[in-house]
Amino acid sequence: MALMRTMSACVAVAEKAGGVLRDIMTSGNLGIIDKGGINNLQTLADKKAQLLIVSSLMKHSPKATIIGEEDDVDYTTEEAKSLITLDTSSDVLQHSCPESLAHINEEDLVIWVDPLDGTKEYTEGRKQDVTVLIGIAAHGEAVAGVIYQPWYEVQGKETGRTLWGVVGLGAFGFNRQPVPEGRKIITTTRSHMQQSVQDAIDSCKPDKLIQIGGSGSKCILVIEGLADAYLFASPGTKKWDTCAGEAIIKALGGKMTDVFGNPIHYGADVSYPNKTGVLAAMRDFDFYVSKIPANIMDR
Ligand SMILES: Nc1ncnc2c1ncn2[C@@H]1O[C@H](COP(=O)(O)O)[C@@H](O)[C@H]1OP(=O)(O)O
Ligand SMILES: [Mg+2]
Ligand SMILES: [Mg+2]
Ligand SMILES: [Mg+2]
Repeated sequence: MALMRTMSACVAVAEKAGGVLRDIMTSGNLGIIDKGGINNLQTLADKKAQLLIVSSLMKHSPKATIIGEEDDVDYTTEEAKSLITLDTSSDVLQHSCPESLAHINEEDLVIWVDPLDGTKEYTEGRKQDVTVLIGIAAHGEAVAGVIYQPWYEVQGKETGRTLWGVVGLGAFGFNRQPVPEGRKIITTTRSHMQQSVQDAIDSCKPDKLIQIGGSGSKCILVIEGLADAYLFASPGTKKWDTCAGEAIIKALGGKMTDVFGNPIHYGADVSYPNKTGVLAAMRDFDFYVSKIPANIMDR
């Protein structure tokens, strides 16, 4: 039951953090900082949303390990205290924990927090690419996750939406399209394109390529059946970019690994970068793995 309890808080705080992203966007004062590297930005929204998420989860689930993307956030301030919320999601709590995860204790949980995924796109006003990601791992595996999309539109209104899932239980908050047999639509980066990424895609000979920002937004395309695979043959993403999406995709019967089909480990002591890239698909997973050249990341 510890997992569902913590998950219910993750869903509630992801939604609250989405409100922070909307408010800061509306204020027009993003406070953009370059963290160094390729398109590696931070804004006031990344920091404030992480402050809200992590200080709330530390209070709600104090025995869990919590790892957030931003490393310059001070949780001891008055601002941190004022942002703490102990809200939980009744949508989550109405489900029982799947039998396979019922033995997991709070201290077994590692929570990967990306307070704002798609920061580059956030700074450019590409709001549809932006998500809040909270993934939960136990014994090194992604087991539960929430993706909150603050600017998701319903009938022309930016109401936002929450996608969440638990492995062994299922996933909720979206509509999966019927997908034609054999279709190969690939989604990949728009702001971190490079030769290895292009070469891997070319080897798969896709019917179509969708380039959008953010790891969460690409997972959503796969989840909803608007893309067949998320392929990024390059380092760049980190564990907080993939844990939530992997859990939801797995909960639906799909798979996420590195580009060679090796599992991504999410234990508390792993190194953060996904050095050998990302591959996710709901079906034909082995086809994509079989097309990736063995030396793709050495180019
Ligand atoms: N080279 C990189 N440096 C920093 N972050 C990266 C890099 N490549 C990918 N990311 C992170 O992975 C996400 C998905 O990448 P892409 O949009 O290129 O497919 C990005 O939005 C960014 O997350 P974040 O915005 O949370 O920093
Ligand atoms: Mg970042
Ligand atoms: Mg990210
Ligand atoms: Mg981020």
